[in-house]
Amino acid sequence: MNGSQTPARPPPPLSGRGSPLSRMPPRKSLALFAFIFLINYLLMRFLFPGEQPVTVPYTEFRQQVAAGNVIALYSRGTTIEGRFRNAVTWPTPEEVKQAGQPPRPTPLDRRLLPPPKTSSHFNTELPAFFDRDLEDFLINNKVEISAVPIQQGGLWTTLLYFGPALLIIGFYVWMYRRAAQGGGMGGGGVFGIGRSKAKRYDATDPSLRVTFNDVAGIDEAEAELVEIVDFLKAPDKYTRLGGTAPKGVLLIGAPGTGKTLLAKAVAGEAGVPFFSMSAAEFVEMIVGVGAARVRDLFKQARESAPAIIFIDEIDAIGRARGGVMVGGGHSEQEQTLQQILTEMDGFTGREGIIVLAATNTPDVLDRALLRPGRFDRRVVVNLPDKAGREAILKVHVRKTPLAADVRLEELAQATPGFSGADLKNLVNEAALLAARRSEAAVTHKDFLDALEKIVLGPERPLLLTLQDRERIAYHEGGHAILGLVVPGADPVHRVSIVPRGQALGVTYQRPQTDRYNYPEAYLRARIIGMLGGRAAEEVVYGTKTTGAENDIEQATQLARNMVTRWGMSEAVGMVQLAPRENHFLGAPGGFGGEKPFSEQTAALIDAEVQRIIHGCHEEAKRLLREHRRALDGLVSALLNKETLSEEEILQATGLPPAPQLEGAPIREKTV
Ligand SMILES: Nc1ncnc2c1ncn2[C@@H]1O[C@H](COP(=O)(O)OP(=O)(O)OP(=O)(O)O)[C@@H](O)[C@H]1O
Ligand SMILES: [Zn+2]
Repeated sequence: MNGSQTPARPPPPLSGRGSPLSRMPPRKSLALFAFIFLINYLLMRFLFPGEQPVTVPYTEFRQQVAAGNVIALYSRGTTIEGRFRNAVTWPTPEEVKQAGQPPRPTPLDRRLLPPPKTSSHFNTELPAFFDRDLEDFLINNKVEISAVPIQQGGLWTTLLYFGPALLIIGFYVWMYRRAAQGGGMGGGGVFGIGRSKAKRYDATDPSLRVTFNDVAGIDEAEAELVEIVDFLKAPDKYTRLGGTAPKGVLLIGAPGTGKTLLAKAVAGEAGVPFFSMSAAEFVEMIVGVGAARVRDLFKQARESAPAIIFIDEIDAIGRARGGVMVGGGHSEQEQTLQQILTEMDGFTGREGIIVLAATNTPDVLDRALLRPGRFDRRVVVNLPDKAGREAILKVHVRKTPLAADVRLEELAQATPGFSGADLKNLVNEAALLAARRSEAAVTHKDFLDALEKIVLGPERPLLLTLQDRERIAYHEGGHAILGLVVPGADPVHRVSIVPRGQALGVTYQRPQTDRYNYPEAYLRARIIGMLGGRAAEEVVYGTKTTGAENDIEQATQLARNMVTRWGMSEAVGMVQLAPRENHFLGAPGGFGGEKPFSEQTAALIDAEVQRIIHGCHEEAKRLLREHRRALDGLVSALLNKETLSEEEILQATGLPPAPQLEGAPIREKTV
């Protein structure tokens, strides 16, 4: 009943911005539908000119027959339908004038003559008294009398009639499927299936211009692209001095790290147009379309060179060939890829066009793409470190009014694993919260609340009894106290017993710095902290609840990694017994089904994991008994205020922050 969790690992990078279906603005689609209707109408008019018959009085009909202007007719009941040789207008202007009605009567003028109409098709009503000599009269005047309706006869006519309608229905179906596939229907739309739907973004428009000023926290990647900017600014000078013109640059990085932003900034810095397109949009159901789009995209860029072509998600088409494809589209994908290669091979280096492409799975790319003269430069865009995150936050709060208490450095510290896009989202959420609270400026608390919402989900209203709340408070208090007293533990900066997402309470700890290398003592401190919730319940109540499930899961995982991956068990030694965890740049891990060790080793691993967990559990209980007074103080403050900040925690417990480990952590990239 008392579930809670400690976010032990950095929050997963948040992604997924904007669903593909939402890409088509409703107004655009409306205009498109209107256009199709218009085409349909014109087509019908073209195929069936004068389709609307004119209704003439019987006397007028006879006059036309006498004048030899009636070619053929068909009669059904008392109605006669037929065709004139020359189109007839009825009522005639004279008749309209005689009746004294306006040239364009409104529906209210019903008793008057109908509006004049011109057609070579007509119909008329036979008078009630039967015209005996009509047949002779018609034959004498060489009118063809037919038993089939003149217009509705024949399969051919029927087909012709429904053809356009069928075509249009087919068209709608096709368009919806495309929209559903996320292709969007941007610029080219219906009118140019083979035209590229590249979004052109003009770096010369100052309001849209993105520069390196807007990019932060990924300085290494930025520095590597400065050369590209120089080249675009003066392609001739560059090649004259003997430099080889760069052709393609592959930007590699996790989602939201700013690859698109970086490409735009290169265009902005160089002052050249930027053509961007997602590779997923190249891949169509119709074979050959992708290649045509590529051709068009490069043509457009060539016309406005120097320019940048940006291809997002290149892995969508650049996947190594010969692999297993899901569904169709294999050869389509190949053709599209081939076309890109052909276009790039065609560069002499004097066009001043550079192709930037982005991916987050470089290992799956076809070798052909990476060959010299193609995407032979690779720029890795890493997730930002703490200083980088602070710099990115600074970029995004430029237009946000901030309260004086906002400490961006602390926020940067609390957001390990966040990408640039995640940080932008954080600023946005905080601003929304501030607006909802009708504040004049965004406060530090808005940021913390936004962060909590992003990482843990929104608050969940739950009716809890006083006993439940107290138990949750002791559980969270246990985590928090251990965060304060275990040397090397991550500082606790927030404790809350407000239910959120799956958790009934939360203890939020933030690492002092970004850690790339974890000392063993730190990992033990983490496990002790994770087990602190259950340990506190045991120390205070002497009973257990299900609330520790998440804690147990995380602690076990960590202990298992210590034994099987990091060689931290004397009994097992430095042997790799579990695959490296999937990392976005790493090859997919896994030993492929079978365990590469014996049953004895398996038993040894289990025993070692249990030994670590058991030791940490005992240590947690011992420390909580020792600091029972601090724990009680924290719990009463929690029951009182529900959420406590770092200062409030220190005040309620009367404890100093946890001492840091000696020589730790070591900051070193080991990716
Ligand atoms: N380093 C950064 N500095 C400033 N803003 C950033 C940074 N990285 C990302 N952002 C913000 O996040 C937004 C999304 O980033 P962007 O689309 O460039 O990421 P991406 O790496 O191309 O992502 P994806 O792989 O999902 O296409 C940017 O428009 C920008 O506002
Ligand atoms: Zn817990």
